[in-house]
Amino acid sequence: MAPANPSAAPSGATGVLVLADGTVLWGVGYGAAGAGVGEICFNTAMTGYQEILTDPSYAGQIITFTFPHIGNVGANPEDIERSARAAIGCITRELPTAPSNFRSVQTLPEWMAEQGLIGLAGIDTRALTRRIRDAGAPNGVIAHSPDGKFDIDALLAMARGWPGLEGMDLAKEVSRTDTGDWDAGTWTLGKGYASPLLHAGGAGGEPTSAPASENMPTPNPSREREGDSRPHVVAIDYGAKDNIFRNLVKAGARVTVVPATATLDEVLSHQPAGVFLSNGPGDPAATGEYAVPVIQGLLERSVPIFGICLGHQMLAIAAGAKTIKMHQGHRGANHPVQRVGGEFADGVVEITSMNHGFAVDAATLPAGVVETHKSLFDGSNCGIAITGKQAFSVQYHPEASPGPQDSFYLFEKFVSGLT
Ligand SMILES: NC(=O)CC[C@H](N)C(=O)O
Repeated sequence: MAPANPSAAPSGATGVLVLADGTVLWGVGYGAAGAGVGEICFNTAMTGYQEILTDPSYAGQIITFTFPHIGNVGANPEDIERSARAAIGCITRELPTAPSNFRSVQTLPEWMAEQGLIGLAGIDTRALTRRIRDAGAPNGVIAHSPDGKFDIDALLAMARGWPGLEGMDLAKEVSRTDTGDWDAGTWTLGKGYASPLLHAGGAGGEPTSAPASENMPTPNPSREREGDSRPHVVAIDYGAKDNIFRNLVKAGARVTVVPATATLDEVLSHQPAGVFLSNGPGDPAATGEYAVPVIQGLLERSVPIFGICLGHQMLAIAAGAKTIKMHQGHRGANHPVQRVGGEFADGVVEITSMNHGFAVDAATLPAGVVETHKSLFDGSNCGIAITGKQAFSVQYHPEASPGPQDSFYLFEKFVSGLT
């Protein structure tokens, strides 16, 4: 790692990474111009960069891709998880080359510029990743300035002034603020996203080519629901990836999305057959003020619950467990997880998609909460179930997007258990 070098940009440098410890790494900027501060994390997925960059769980984070050729299949309007910007941007080894893919309509830098995402190429991402592995995830700033002018002192002050993700509540910043019905199912080649409302009463239906960003309908309480016999899932949006809602629809649910700050009364007013707790950014321990009382109220009333990632962490906290900040986090599309307990004690290994920097401390799980899944990388907790209730959650991302679809059974298990 280069020593601190707060001097003028070397010739040709239009981007820079400034870490809070004073390290300055010069590179070539792309995408949006500007500067953004956050935690530097790494993701080992080889594909799916658009889904990763639009996962709201990455709010407050700058993503280092360990795969060197990011951008080579361009960008399209469908492979996005949420249109609202959450991640700050990304760091790559190589500048994205000309895209080669039939679905591409834009280059990655063009799309990132539109999304307000900053890119930085020409960084030794292997060295940066090893540094994160050895010393933990640092705070830093990435900056892109097409004229090559940077105020390194100001960027360093920005990196040092950022308080860090620990203790930070970001879920309510990225959550939707309105309530609405979610209609779209999962995507298929040549057909786009399935829209089950065209066949009320069953999942699947005629496809629509509407991009993901248009799939969140406006509130429409008077929508015709007669004849719609699907179990009603109320999904609390802490910063959800849209593919979770699509998978709930695919599994046969009717889905209503409510904001992160919805009260217990608001959630119950929809008469949910089950409640889904979404993924999201920030420190779960700092998200408790509004989330925990709602989840505890649902548990008291034995409302069926399914949680993913931040939703998993919030269910564990509501049940009395604690979460911890991980040294380097888990972010990638090939993490092995074993089913080890409760209803999931068959020892089967799933290959999963992951994105988390906090984890449930299994040692703090109270009586009545069973560990159901475990990471085969480091033994950390990857799933829990509440004994005697239809309430379970996983740390990883069974909706994939990107990643393997080994874990779709969790959506089926949740939805088929609802009446
Ligand atoms: N994807 C998520 O929901 C992430 C949860 C939490 N923000 C973490 O980093 O652990």
